[in-house]
Amino acid sequence: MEMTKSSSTLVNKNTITSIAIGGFDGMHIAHQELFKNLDEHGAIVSIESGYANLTPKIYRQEYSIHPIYYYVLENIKHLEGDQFIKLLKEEFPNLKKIVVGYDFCFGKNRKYCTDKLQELFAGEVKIIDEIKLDDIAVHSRIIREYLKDGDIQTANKLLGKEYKIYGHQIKGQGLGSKSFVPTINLKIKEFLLPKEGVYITKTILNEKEYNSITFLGHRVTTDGSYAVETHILGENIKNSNYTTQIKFIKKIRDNQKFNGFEELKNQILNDIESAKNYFINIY
Ligand SMILES: Cc1cc2nc3c(=O)[nH]c(=O)nc-3n(C[C@H](O)[C@H](O)[C@H](O)COP(=O)(O)O)c2cc1C
Ligand SMILES: Nc1ncnc2c1ncn2[C@@H]1O[C@H](COP(=O)(O)OP(=O)(O)O)[C@@H](O)[C@H]1O
Repeated sequence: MEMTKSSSTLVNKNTITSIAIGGFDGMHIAHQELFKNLDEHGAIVSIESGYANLTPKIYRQEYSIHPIYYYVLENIKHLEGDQFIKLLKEEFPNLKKIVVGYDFCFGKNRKYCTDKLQELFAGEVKIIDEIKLDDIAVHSRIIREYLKDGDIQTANKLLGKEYKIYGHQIKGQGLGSKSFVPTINLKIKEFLLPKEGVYITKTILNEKEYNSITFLGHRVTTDGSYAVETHILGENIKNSNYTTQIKFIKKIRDNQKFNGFEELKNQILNDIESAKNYFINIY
C-alpha cells in the first residue's frame, strides 16, 4: 500500500502497532533499514539528546513516511527497564513490535540493552545487525567526521542522500556583487557545517532547486569573519527572506588566503567553471 507522510501531531498513538527507537540524527541508511521493519502503523520514537546536528529535530520528519514522536533523553534516562517498557505501553497502548539496532541500550546508566528489551517486552522485538557500507560502520558520529573532513561524497553515501542544511539569509559585506560574484549569505544555526572550503552544491530557494557553488569559512582574504555564501550558477538572484536550503555534493578545494582581490576573483571564476563542468557532465 502506498503510504503518505504522516506528522505525529496528526496520528493518534492508539493506532500505532510498531515502533523503532533511537536518536536518529541523520536519518541515515542504517536508520532507514530499521524503518523498513515497521508495519503500516509504524512510528519512530526519537530520543532527543540535544546534540543532533545532521537532522535537528524539526527537520527530521522530511526523511520518513512514519510519524516521529519525540522524547527528551533527560526525562527518561533514569528509568529502570520495566519502567521504560511501561512508559512505551502507556504511550502506545496497541504496541506489538519494537525495532532497534544491535547497539541499542536504554535506561539508568544505559544498563539495559537488546537482551533485556526482549526479556521485558511481551511482543516482538526485532534487532537489526550492524549495517555497514564498504566496510564503514554507519553511525551519525562517523558521518559527522566525514563532513568535518570535507569528504561529502562518503558522508552522502552513508546518509543515503545529499547532506542538506537550512539557513536564513543575512546581509554580506556588500563586496560580492561589486568585486567578485553575487552571493547569498546565510546564517546557519543548528546544523553541522562541513570543513572550510568551496563546494559544489544545490540551493533550494522558494521550492526551486538551482545548481550552485558554496563557500564556507573564514574570509581570510577580506574581513576574516566566518561566512556561508552561495553563488547560484548562471543566475542573478536578489537576497530575499526565503529560508534557503543547501545540499552538498562535493568539495572543490580548501579555504585559501589570496594576495588581493584580483587573485581571489580569478580563483572564484575558476571554481565556478569547475562547478559548471561538474553539472554538465552529470546530466
Ligand atoms: C566560490 C567562492 C569561493 C571563495 N573562496 C574564498 C577563499 O578561498 N578565501 C577567502 O578568503 N574568501 C573566499 N570567498 C569569499 C569571498 O571573500 C567573499 O565572497 C567576498 O568576501 C564577498 O563577501 P560578501 O558577499 O559578504 O560581500 C569565496 C567566495 C566564493 C563565492
Ligand atoms: N549501523 C547500524 N546498524 C544497525 N543499527 C543501527 C546502526 N546505527 C544505528 N542503529 C540503530 O538505530 C537506532 C538509532 O540509533 P542512533 O544511536 O540514533 O544512531 P547512530 O548510531 O547513527 O547515532 C538504534 O536502535 C540503533 O541501535
